[in-house]
Amino acid sequence: MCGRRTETDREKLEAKLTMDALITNAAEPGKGAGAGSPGWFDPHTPPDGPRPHHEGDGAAAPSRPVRPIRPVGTGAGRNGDPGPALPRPGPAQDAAGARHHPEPPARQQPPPRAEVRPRSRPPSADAQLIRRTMEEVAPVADKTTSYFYALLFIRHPELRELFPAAMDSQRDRLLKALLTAAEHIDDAEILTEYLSHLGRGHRKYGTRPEHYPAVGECLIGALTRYASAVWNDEVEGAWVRAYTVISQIMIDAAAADEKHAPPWWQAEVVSHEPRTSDIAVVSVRPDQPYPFLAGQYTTLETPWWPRVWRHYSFASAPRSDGLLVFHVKAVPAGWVSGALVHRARPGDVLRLGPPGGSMVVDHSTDNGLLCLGGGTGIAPIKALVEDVAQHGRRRAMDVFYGARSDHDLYDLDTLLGLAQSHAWLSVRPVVSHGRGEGGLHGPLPEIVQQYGPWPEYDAYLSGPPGMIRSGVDTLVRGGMPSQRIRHDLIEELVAAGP
Ligand SMILES: NC(=O)C1=CN([C@@H]2O[C@H](COP(=O)(O)OP(=O)(O)OC[C@H]3O[C@@H](n4cnc5c(N)ncnc54)[C@H](O)[C@@H]3O)[C@@H](O)[C@H]2O)C=CC1
Repeated sequence: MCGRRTETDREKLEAKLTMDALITNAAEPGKGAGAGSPGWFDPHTPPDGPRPHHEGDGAAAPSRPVRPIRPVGTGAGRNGDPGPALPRPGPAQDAAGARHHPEPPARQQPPPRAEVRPRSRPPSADAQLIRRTMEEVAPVADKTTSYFYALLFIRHPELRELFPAAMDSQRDRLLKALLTAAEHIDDAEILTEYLSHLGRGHRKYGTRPEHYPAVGECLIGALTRYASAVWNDEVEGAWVRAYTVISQIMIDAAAADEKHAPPWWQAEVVSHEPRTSDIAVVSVRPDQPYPFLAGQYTTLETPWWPRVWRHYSFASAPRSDGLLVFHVKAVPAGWVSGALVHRARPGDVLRLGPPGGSMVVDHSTDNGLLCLGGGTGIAPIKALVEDVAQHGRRRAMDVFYGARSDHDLYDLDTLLGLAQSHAWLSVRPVVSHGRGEGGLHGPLPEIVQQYGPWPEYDAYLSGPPGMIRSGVDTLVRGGMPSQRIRHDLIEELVAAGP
């Protein structure tokens, strides 16, 4: 375990930092999580409405307590008091710090919600200390990340195999996710949802409860060094408490998930259909049933890039034959997307993580559905169309399918076919660059606005982050309440990890 640093350790670390800098300069373009990605991740607050059936189950079984962490190079563990303002979604803790381990509750039981601190209330003392640390490390986030991994891999070389060979875009995910969680330490609801998903998703990496203290110690070791101007016992105590809560939620969620889901699914490619020079429709057959809802996404690993996972939305609603369909566009120098479009063939076996995402249809309302799908972002929109069709309720559904040119409307025929079969569905192609042949042309959000207002509609947006952001802005400016707008911004998913 991490103990006090020596001069020799420090020299080794500096050497490792140089090596890391050499291997971490080529983040996959378009994937946003590389060293150049903007700011700290701000988790998306999911809208109200039906949750995917697996969501919320995760934090329901407080079972495996995390060992207290001992920060690297500091008088570790000197602040055992968890503090009154922190959410404690894990096992109850008595005054002496001993944890009780009640039997896991039934699966349908809602996750234990910690005391929810209304956002209007001032941040807790710990949250203020954590924010102060984050402001301090923000300008040196890259160095903090490198140092964190150097500490982790030197002190715990056995953890190296959980990460991809080339760290590239992976490299700042873990730290970002930890810092995101720490930043939201006062908001138990967001924290529990975000971390439960993260904990479940970490099962596919082979993460075990005993890994958490190692990561926490090295996190605090890195912060000690790069937030030195604000670091003191009080700050360290706040981070130790926050990390203990964070890791406990993740461990509990993973333990609960173990009871009913595998850590990953193997899935064989059964068809591979090129649609353009850089887009393919790939169908896979999972080795065991894969439960998900239309509109959700998964993470996917190819055999050619082990431990490199990317997010892809399901392009169809759950099917009776159990097949899963993805629309993949090869982005320049994109490892996974390039392999899926140009290399994958029937018979290849991929791995899938668990499903996630909140862009699912609210079947409790008769509101219309306004859907904006940009580029391959049309994939989950098509799944939503199938979902509404399967439910048999005649709800108005207006799909605006955006692409740069006619040529890029690779799935238009399928959608127009669906519109011919279903009177409640309208599909409008919108081309942003050049004039479309008979279709609409201009920026997708503006065109949608021209067809508005949309008073009795819920909105679903899927596509490039810029399109989603401007789409949300335009709809809100046009009078749509933000809680009626659903999306899973891919940038956030990338930053969030699994
Ligand atoms: N669940 C989701 O949100 C999903 C998101 N995606 C993402 O969708 C993207 C698809 O990429 P491409 O096919 O290359 O799309 P693209 O770059 O060709 O753009 C598609 C459409 O979005 C519009 N658009 C792009 N940037 C915009 C901006 N800043 N403001 C307004 N409109 C904008 C374009 O004009 C075009 O109409 C990828 O980033 C992928 O990660 C893909 C599948 C699911």
